[in-house]
Amino acid sequence: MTSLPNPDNRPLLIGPPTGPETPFPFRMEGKVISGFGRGSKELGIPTANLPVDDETTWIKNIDSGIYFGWASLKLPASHPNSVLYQKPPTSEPVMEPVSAAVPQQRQQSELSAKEEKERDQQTGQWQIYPMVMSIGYNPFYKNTVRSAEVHVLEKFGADFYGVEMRLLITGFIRNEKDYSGLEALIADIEFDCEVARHSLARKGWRVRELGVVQGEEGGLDGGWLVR
Ligand SMILES: Cc1cc2nc3c(=O)[nH]c(=O)nc-3n(C[C@H](O)[C@H](O)[C@H](O)COP(=O)(O)O)c2cc1C
Ligand SMILES: Nc1ncnc2c1ncn2[C@@H]1O[C@H](COP(=O)(O)OP(=O)(O)O)[C@@H](O)[C@H]1O
Repeated sequence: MTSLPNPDNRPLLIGPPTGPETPFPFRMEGKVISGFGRGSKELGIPTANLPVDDETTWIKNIDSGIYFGWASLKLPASHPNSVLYQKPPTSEPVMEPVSAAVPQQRQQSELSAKEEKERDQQTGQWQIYPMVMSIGYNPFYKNTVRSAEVHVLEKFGADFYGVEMRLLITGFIRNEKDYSGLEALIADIEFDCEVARHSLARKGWRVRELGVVQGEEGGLDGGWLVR
């Protein structure tokens, strides 16, 4: 159970224990783009935006609102949350013979920024996380364009703009709302996060690719998230 305030007596679990119901799950993918810069700064809840384009046809017909499911990110090896990340060596001076240290320095600087980025993208690896997302016009901010914004339920050591993101959207939580103040919006989003965590923790909603239901029946096929 959660200890978060729940003034509207909202349910903590969405859908049956057996897994998502028709028409879910939906798939969406794209590279993370910038939004209006309010998620982190004003709300303390960063949201990664995906382009809402003509190729994502279902999104035009889907109700605006708050959804939950799984996100996968192809984090480059240079991202501190990547499983491939290697901490840069500390800046403490290392006693080495001059003849060995000089060629090593030259090798590092020979890689241009562009080459480093390309190398990073090649070594990127898909990593799966639970997520909550908002699709719509954010009535509190009165946006005039429809946006798709994802809050990943994980603490990241750095931004991931430009990184490829895939979504398996498993269910609908609630309609978008307007609020009399920022605190009420934040309280609702925090409760959405709890709803997603609790709902996705059930056997029929976990993704097999995370290895958590290996050897057990059930679980969602998240193969597309990591292919
Ligand atoms: C789970 C979740 C629920 C949200 N619910 C609402 C809502 O009910 N009403 C609203 O106006 N905005 C809602 N938002 C959108 C936030 O207002 C939005 O993330 C914020 O404006 C940051 O936008 P930006 O990333 O474009 O700067 C929600 C966002 C998330 C992630
Ligand atoms: N847990 C997280 N969920 C989503 N995005 C995150 C998270 N942690 C860090 N970020 C980064 O923060 C960015 C969003 O920050 P935000 O302040 O909402 O600005 P923007 O308006 O550009 O979306 C994302 O694009 C991503 O790079």
